[in-house]
Amino acid sequence: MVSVLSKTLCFGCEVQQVEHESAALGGLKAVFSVIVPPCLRSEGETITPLLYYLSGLTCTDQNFIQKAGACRAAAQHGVLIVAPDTSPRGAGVPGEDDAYDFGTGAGFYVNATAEAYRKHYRMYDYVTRELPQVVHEMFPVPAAAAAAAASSPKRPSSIFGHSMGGHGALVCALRNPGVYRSVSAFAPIAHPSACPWGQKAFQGYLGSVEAGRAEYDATELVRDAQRVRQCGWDTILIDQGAEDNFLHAGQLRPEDFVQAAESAGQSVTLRYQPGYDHSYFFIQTFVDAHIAFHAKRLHAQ
Ligand SMILES: N[C@@H](CCC(=O)N[C@@H](CS)C(=O)NCC(=O)O)C(=O)O
Repeated sequence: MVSVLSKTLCFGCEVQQVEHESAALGGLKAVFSVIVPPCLRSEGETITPLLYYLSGLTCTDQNFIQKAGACRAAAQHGVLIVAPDTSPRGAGVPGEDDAYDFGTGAGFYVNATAEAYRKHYRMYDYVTRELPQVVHEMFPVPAAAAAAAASSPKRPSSIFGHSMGGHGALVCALRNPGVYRSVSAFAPIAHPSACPWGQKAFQGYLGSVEAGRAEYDATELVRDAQRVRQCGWDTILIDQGAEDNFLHAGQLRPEDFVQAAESAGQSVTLRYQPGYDHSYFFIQTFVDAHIAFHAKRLHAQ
């Protein structure tokens, strides 16, 4: 059962905040937001595609909704955008609220295996399994469009994200070839097993950095030539602020990702944006370009 907590109009898009009980997160309430473009409200035979956005450390579903300014492009390109939270809330694990980069607000889009976290901290399953199902039930493909669709009557999907959410987007996409038509990221934590943020998360949620490197590290996943062939993306888009302090602190490591991707034959369009930092001012500046990037691939036949 889904309850709509709020509805607001922006550039013709209906912005809804939604709450539901999440099985993936061990029965806790989960909140996400959606940007519903005008075209979805009058769908005929054309299926409005779906774009997931994953946020970074300390964020809720609201940071992107309130600060990225994505509605104009969502309306223009006819894309339904879904922005989940970044962790379970209220799991009751001792110490989960103590640090900004672990626990609440920092789920890292993994399925935890460590005893204290494994019941609730399952953001990977939440994003890749449960959320798509909830969204599908909220916004079913109209019968006429489903009948006209040559293959699956599902909404074509793509995924993007920022920082920890950029890591999440790359990992969700790379682990599920054929599910996401395209992937892009703003300043992703691109090689988590080789940076302090990722090492802390993998150690805490999975028991070791090694376990994270094997399962949830985009740079390791993209090294696999067979995997990237199955994914079938012409390129992966990454925008990175050149004045991002986390880049200079070695937390992001986009070059490692590019090198690994190139060794597997996967093109990456990595753009350093001079003068930009890690904030939502940077995201707001380039969000239209990312939505256009995905829309082009989502609307292709
Ligand atoms: N609070 C942390 C930084 C956390 C941070 O920069 N979070 C980014 C994602 S990694 C963010 O989007 N913050 C929320 C916002 O800017 O609205 C610090 O002071 O070092």
